[in-house]
Amino acid sequence: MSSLAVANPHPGAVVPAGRPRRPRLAASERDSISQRWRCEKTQGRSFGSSVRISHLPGRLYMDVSKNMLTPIAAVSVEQAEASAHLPKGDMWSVHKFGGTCMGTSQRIQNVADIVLHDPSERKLVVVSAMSKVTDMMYNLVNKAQSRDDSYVIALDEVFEKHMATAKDLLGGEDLARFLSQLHADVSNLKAMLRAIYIAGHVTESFSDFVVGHGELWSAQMLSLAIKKSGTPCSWMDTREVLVVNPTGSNQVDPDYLESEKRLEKWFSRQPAKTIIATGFIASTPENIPTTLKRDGSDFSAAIIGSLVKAGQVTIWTDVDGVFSADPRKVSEAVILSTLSYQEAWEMSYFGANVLHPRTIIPVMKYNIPIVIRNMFNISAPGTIICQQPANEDGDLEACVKAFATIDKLALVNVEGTGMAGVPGTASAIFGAVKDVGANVIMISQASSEHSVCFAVPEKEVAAVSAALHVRFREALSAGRLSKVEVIHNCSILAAVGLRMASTPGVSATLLMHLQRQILMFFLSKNTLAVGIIGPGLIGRTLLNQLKDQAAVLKENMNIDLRVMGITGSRTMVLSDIGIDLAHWQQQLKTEAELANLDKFIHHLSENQLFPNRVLVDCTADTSVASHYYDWLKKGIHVITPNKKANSGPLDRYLKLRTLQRASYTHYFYEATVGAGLPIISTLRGLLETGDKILRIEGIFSGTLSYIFNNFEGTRAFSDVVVEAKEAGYTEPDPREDLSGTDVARKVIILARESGLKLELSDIPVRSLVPEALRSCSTADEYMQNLPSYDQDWARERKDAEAAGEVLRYVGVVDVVNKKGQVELRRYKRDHPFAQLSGSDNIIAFTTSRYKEQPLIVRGPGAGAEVTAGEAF
Ligand SMILES: NC(=O)C1=CN([C@@H]2O[C@H](COP(=O)(O)OP(=O)(O)OC[C@H]3O[C@@H](n4cnc5c(N)ncnc54)[C@H](O)[C@@H]3O)[C@@H](O)[C@H]2O)C=CC1
Ligand SMILES: N[C@@H](CC=O)C(=O)O
Ligand code: NA
Repeated sequence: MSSLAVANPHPGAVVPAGRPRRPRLAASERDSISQRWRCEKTQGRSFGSSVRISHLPGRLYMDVSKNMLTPIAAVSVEQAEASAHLPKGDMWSVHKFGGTCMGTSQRIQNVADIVLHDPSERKLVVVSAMSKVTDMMYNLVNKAQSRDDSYVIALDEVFEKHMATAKDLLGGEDLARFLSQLHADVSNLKAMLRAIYIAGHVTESFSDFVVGHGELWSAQMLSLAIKKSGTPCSWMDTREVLVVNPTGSNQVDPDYLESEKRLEKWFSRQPAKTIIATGFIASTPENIPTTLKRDGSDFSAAIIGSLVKAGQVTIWTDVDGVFSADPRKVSEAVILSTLSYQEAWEMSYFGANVLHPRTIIPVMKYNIPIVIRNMFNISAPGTIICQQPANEDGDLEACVKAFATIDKLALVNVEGTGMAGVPGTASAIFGAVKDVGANVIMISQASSEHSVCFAVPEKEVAAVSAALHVRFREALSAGRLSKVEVIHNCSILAAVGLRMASTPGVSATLLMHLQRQILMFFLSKNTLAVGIIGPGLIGRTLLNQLKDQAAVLKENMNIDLRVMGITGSRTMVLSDIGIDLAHWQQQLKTEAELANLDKFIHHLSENQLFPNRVLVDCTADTSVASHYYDWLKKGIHVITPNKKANSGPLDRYLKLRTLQRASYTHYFYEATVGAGLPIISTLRGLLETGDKILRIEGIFSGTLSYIFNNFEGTRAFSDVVVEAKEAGYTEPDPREDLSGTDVARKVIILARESGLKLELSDIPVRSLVPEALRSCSTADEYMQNLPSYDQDWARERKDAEAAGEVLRYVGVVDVVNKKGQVELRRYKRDHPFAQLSGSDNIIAFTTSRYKEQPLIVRGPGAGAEVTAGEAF
């Protein structure tokens, strides 16, 4: 197999072939080039060698087979280029000109000129009917058969078309003879069509006989046009020579032996060296007229080429040769200079409009090269299809010559454990497919034999599926088959290249590029590649929220969110297309690699397929936060609930904010203060609308809020701390909360946001961590020792209670005096700060506009769901 076919359920993504485009030279460029050499060798035969010499009117074509440059003939540019590929010597040269090439009198004359300038000793030219004539002839038959008497007018049109063409092209005796023959044929046809009209029925042979007249007339006209120039030329009615057997399914098999005999007989009667033969038509062994069906004229040329053992068969058409991919789909497609028979065959099979595969079979037998050339651009060298092209460059990409696609396919997947090792399953499947007359394009069977998958045309799949459900009803209900599944809207993309099979690495390269191209095709500019750092409480809550929210984002906002990597402090998982968020925890256990932040960032930043990349830092780590600057610089957006960057050294903070303001990347950190509450956005809103911040005061710690809201004399202080930790309000190390540092960080973040240039150390803090516990090496050790201080806390609470007050831990940003502070205060029971519950934060903004009554934001200020929800 020389092609690799990939079923693509999403048509449209086509990969251009790796070959560079052959540069086209402008006329001036061509003349300034002193020499150009094209020499293709096949089986020792040299065909197509040319040397161009500059500063000469026209060009000289040289015979390089003698290793010397001997002029063959001085000819015009057009003549010379037209004959550039023609075999020299006593060999038949076979040409085929299709309907388009024979479309007008002028085009028929051009065909005559090309044939006349072919220096070959003997030439056999196969022609189609003039363009549109075959359709006109079928139309006549259909009209007559359906008793529509306008067939008479339609026949007149056919007559007029040929008469006008002949009058343009020919003159004198030749014209008179052709017109008298045309007249006689048309009279006969009129009688036949009348018979069809009366019967209201037509047989296939009758229809073939009528339709074949288009070729009879075009062949005669071309032969007379050639004769006009003084060259002896005969025309051949191939129904006298070509014998074929119908094989059903609209196909015929040539009878080569009988055809050869008849051809010899024909030659003995007609010794001309230039012969114009009718394409498309033939006879059955019983001499009943028939046709070679679709693309019949190419097939005629190939059969005749093999019968006369031609040196070359040239198929003239209206394109420069065979493209490496469909140029309508792939703008980078190039004309291929060579193709092997097998490659051409595969391309045709997979939908490229090259040659019908059956056209290749007859010539392949005798290694006769086929050349596809453009009759309207004879300077284009065309594509040579032969045994084994010699001019292959050795690189991997050149192994893949071309791409072809078949669209509008459906995949049928028949699956079940009961299939394995059961003889006859495949036969039963394809028997059912055959019974509905569907055409199977490609088949694959899992090596485990658990499934058979095949492609059929989309329009045939409903019948196939129904037939399979009927055929396997019992097996499906017994569970031996699990499903008969149809996947609609598929395409097959086939990479074609003879040397692919023997070159390692081709399919890997191909699939890699394919994956990229498909991704490129499908990734809209709204695709967001996300990296999550720190899948702890907030990180894993975020991942779970994304699992549910990704589909909503896609549906409502056209945002295609993919988590490309998750890294903890020990392990990480990376993905090229997005991690399955239903199983990320499992993957982090079983498919993870050692965590490596550099590799993680590289994976995200170097993936050019994703235009938007974002890192979410869900750690409390200072070293992770120290990378934000670099990430923003790389164009990666940063989102974080981690307070370390914004409350770290002032100079680094200012540098980071300056970069972020100047760049197009986003840096979101709303969750660093008040978790999900809109604190930073409210502050920004006030500043951006010209308000002046005077003071920000409030309860900024969810943990400490929870603790003092619940420490009411029924439970020990240490028990309430444990509850806050278990509720997920505390920092990874709860001492950050109880020491007041976490609140101090929030004060710093808001102070800086308000324009104050303060360091963390500028904030006086009343720590609630007893002196003796500050040196505990771990958070656990601290928690274990905490009960020893419960008595002290009970006393402090009772003192406040006796005064009708409660304890509250507050932070203050005093913008007017450019300072901050964090302390434990006592408030009267009716104070708003005394009214809180749970992990509530309350933040009061006193500003120029909100002077009498501050603007207050209140609500839960810690906890996994609200924090993770804010992160996105
Ligand atoms: N819990 C809450 O209510 C809120 C938390 N935050 C912030 O969210 C962040 C995360 O908090 P939690 O999830 O509660 O903490 P956590 O301790 O449950 O999770 C942190 C995760 O980060 C990982 N990690 C630590 N260093 C790392 C590194 N260098 N590379 C990769 N992974 C690393 C840890 O292994 C852990 O899995 C903290 O910065 C915290 O201040 C902010 C607002 C509210
Ligand atoms: N530990 C913090 C979490 C939010 O920042 C708190 O208790 O407020
Ligand atoms: Na917030």
